[in-house]
Amino acid sequence: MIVAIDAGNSRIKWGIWADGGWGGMGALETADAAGLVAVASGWPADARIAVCNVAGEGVAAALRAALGARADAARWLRPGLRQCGVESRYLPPERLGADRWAALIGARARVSSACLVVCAGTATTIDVLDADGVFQGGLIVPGVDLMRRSLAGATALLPYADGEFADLPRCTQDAIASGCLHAQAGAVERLYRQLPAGSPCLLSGGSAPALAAHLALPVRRIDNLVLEGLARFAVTEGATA
Ligand SMILES: Nc1ncnc2c1ncn2[C@@H]1O[C@H](COP(=O)(O)OP(=O)(O)OP(=O)(O)O)[C@@H](O)[C@H]1O
Ligand SMILES: CC(C)(CO)[C@@H](O)C(=O)NCCC(=O)O
Ligand SMILES: [K+]
Repeated sequence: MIVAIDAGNSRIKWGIWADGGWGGMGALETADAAGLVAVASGWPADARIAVCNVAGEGVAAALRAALGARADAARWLRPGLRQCGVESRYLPPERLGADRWAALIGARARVSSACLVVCAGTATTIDVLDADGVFQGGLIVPGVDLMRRSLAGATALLPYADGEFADLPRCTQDAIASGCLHAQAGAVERLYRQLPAGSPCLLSGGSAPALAAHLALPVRRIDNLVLEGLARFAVTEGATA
């Protein structure tokens, strides 16, 4: 049994992997990381624990506190040159976000062709994996929600409000909502041009539902690609330990 934990900048997600599938999943706001203590007490005592954290040292400390005596045995995913069938061309490899590395590992476990790996969270990351499992590079873009917030925060006249998506928006709210989605979808579709025609685009993350409808690509929605990669990492570590 594996408990996989993905600590992102907005939310901390976890899943309990048993018998080849997810037995349970949950999430809390990263701002409420102290609440992990109560959550962790419900995790199976004999589970292997795999973690990736891109939310900083304070969240790492909250995670260690929540894991208590199990913290030392937990495996923290550290991006490197090569892992679980994925090879990195990032410079330096260890600077890559651990969640991106986990998503690439999860993607490679599902797809043996070239693919685009998109995680739409606080930031949107758009990463290219080739047919040999080599991570060739990728983009970091402000996430859908962060784009909208930054417009509201940096201008006098733009509200933070919901709008409808339109090809030619005719009001402020729709112009913002549509602009942010077009920007994300455009970045995804532009990077996709570097892949062989017909390659799948794996799409995950909290804002995936908002983005999916606007991508003119062969999209495969995966609920928790980062957690899948972490489970894969934990299984492989177990086999070689
Ligand atoms: N239920 C929901 N419906 C719509 N959007 C959501 C929902 N939950 C989260 N989001 C959006 O998803 C984003 C967070 O997604 P996710 O949890 O994948 O990011 P994260 O892992 O915390 O971020 P990162 O990895 O980029 O630091 C937020 O911007 C939020 O607006
Ligand atoms: C880009 C984010 C914020 C996405 O969660 C995360 O992967 C991160 O902090 N990455 C570190 C920098 C990098 O990947 O180059
Ligand atoms: K993430």
